[in-house]
Amino acid sequence: MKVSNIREAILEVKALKTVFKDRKSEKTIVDGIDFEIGQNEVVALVGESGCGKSMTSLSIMQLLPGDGEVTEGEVCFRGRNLVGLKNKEMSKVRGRHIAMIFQEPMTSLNPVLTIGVQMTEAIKRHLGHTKTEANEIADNWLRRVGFPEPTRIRKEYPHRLSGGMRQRVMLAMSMACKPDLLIADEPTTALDVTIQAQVLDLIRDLIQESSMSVLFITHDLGVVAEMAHRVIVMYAGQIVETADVRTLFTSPLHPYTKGLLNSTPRMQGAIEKLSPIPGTVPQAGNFPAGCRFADRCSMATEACRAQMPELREMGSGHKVRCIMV
Ligand SMILES: Nc1ncnc2c1ncn2[C@@H]1O[C@H](COP(=O)(O)OP(=O)(O)OP(=O)(O)O)[C@@H](O)[C@H]1O
Repeated sequence: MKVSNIREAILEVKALKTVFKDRKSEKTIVDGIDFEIGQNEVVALVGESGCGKSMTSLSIMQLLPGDGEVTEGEVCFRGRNLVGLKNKEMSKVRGRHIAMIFQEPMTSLNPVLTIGVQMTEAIKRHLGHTKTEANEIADNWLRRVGFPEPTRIRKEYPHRLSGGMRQRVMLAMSMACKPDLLIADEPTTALDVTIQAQVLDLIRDLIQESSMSVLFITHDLGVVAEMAHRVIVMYAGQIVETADVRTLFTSPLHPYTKGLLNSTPRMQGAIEKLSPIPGTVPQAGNFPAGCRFADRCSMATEACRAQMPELREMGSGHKVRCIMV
């Protein structure tokens, strides 16, 4: 997507630390991350499975599973820290100001209620509309996401729809309350390739038509190139590189980012050999003391293993956590 001038930050994540605790152990899943999302900006959060992307988004939404807790840092939405907010207060923010769509829409759809009931409930609760108005808004949004007969879709139960239809319903439901920020966590990963492309096109159109900001979580760099203004690369619970999308693709600095790019097929150009990154992401609770990528990095030296590298500013918002650059 075209890079826009970055405007006022609507979300500021400051030194966020998320921990899973049980009686026997304590694991730090998100380890002191800082980032901002500007008005109308699309920020992609990328990294391999298990890097902590989903836990970052669930920490923002205050929707961490049972043993998870934000132990340090702040999540400021329009200047207000959401960490520790009472559930009643937080539920006014969720859906209305920050909406989230997941890889599997059934996570957020109630299987025993019709699409119409779920959509209109949210519209009535968050925007204070009457039932008739809410039905009309729901129909308009369902039409917008590609259902020519919205009234029929409203009467359906979620399980009667295909995965792609459910994801479009979720988008309509999220958009109907006009959120300021949409968090999309791998929204197309579970869909067939052709349906993936349709849903991505739709999300891109909706972003361009509205003034909302988006945190787009994906492991697919092809999707990042199409959707995002700025990219945050996460590895083992930390940010290892961040830059605007063009800089990240043309001048990546961190060996992990380079590895991700080398293992991603390009859509244009000569057929090239793809080289997957050797090894696997270290498990939370078992991170090495120095650079967490060192064991998979061909450039690593003793110095890399001795001390955790800082995230350093390299100019124009390009930051990298590596002592070798
Ligand atoms: N309920 C849980 N209890 C303890 N640890 C968990 C729990 N859920 C996730 N984790 C751990 O948190 C770490 C980060 O997981 P997370 O789901 O955020 O990764 P991710 O980057 O989003 O990966 P994916 O793309 O597979 O969703 C992983 O090491 C995972 O094992």
